[in-house]
This record gives sequence, structure tokens and C-alpha cells, in this order.
Amino acid sequence: MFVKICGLSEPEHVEAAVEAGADAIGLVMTASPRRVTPSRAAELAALAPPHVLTVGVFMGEPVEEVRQAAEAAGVGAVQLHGRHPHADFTALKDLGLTLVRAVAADADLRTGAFDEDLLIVDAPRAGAGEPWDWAAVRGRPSGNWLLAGGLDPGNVRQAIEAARPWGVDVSSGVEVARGVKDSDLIRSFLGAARS
Ligand SMILES: O=C(O)c1ccccc1N[C@@H]1O[C@H](COP(=O)(O)O)[C@@H](O)[C@H]1O
Repeated sequence: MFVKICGLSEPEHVEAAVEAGADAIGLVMTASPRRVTPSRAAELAALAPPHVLTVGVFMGEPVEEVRQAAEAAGVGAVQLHGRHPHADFTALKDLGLTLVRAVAADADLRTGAFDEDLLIVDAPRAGAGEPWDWAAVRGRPSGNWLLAGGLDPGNVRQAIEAARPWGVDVSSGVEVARGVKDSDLIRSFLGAARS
């Protein structure tokens, strides 16, 4: 089970996620209570060992802005949330980064349909911590796709059983207050997702 912990903004939480075995960490560089600047994202990404994928998260920014922020942060992947057109993914191909397409369940759920390397199927409101009907996407995407949206240490097993994803992605569910991560919750989430 591939596990991504998203919305990290403090070094101690990057370290907790890495030590607990996260496969990827997300650094949000779009409007969000978890937003970090590209230079802060670079500091955080530098704490992750090479086997942990560092993901810059964007939503609706012009592709040139995404390119500049991703390069400045030195992340290994770019996650485009929402209704980015196929052309945005094509325009970022030459960066040589892992491209992640994050959409709600009513979008095109064919993995690779926009030439992305990884698909995330999320709740209608990204990063809001709202559970949704995870079972509705069971069997729809295939290949490497992550389930996101309202997951937490207490429900992630149930969500995995409902949707059968390749991996999971969490932000709000490992926070004690909006935008404030907690190392114990990060460890609990990883333990539950892999149990
Ligand atoms: O985390 C955010 O604030 C965020 C903002 C804008 C776009 C995406 C964002 N995060 C993504 O949302 C889901 C996790 O949501 P939840 O809080 O666990 O319900 C995940 O895909 C994050 O990468």
C-alpha cells in the first residue's frame, strides 16, 4: 500500500512521515492553510531521502507558475488538482518529474488519460477532510491510483476495503487543527493503512 502524507509544513512532521515509512510527502504550493513557499518547500523536500517522492501540489495555477515553483522547490513530482487540461500535463513533461493528476470521482478516471504517471481520486473539495462514497470508484481506475478525501487513522482500512486503491493520500486526517499536523496521527495513519 503506497502512502502519501500531504500538506506538510514543519520539519518534524516530514521526519515523522519518513521514519514511519511514508512513500511520498506532499508540499502544498497553492491556496491552502497548508501552503508553503517554494523556498520552504525546498527546505522540507531536502529532508526526505531519495526513495521518498516529494510532491508539489498545485490547483489552477498557470503552467509556467507551476514549472517555476516546482523547479525552485526541487520536488520530484508535480500534482495538478482539479480541472487542469491535458495540455498542462503535456507542457510539464519536459521537466522530467512524476506527473500526478488529482480529480474528483466524476472526472475521467482512466489512469494515464492525461499522460500522467499517477492518478489521485479525491473528494469534490480537495483538502477539506470530507469523507465521500469511496466504494463508488471501486474497479473504475486501474493501475497506480491513490484514494484521497476524508481519510484518517480510524477509517482508512474501511476506505481501502471499499475502493481497493493501489495507495492512499491524506492531509486533514493527520491534523489536530486545520493545517496543523501531528506526528502521532501520521504514525497511526501509516500503521492503519498497512495493517
Ligand atoms: O491539502 C490541501 O490543503 C490541498 C489544497 C488544494 C489542493 C489539494 C490539497 N490537498 C490534497 O487533498 C487531498 C487530501 O484531502 P484531505 O484533507 O485528506 O481530505 C490530497 O489529495 C491532498 O494532496
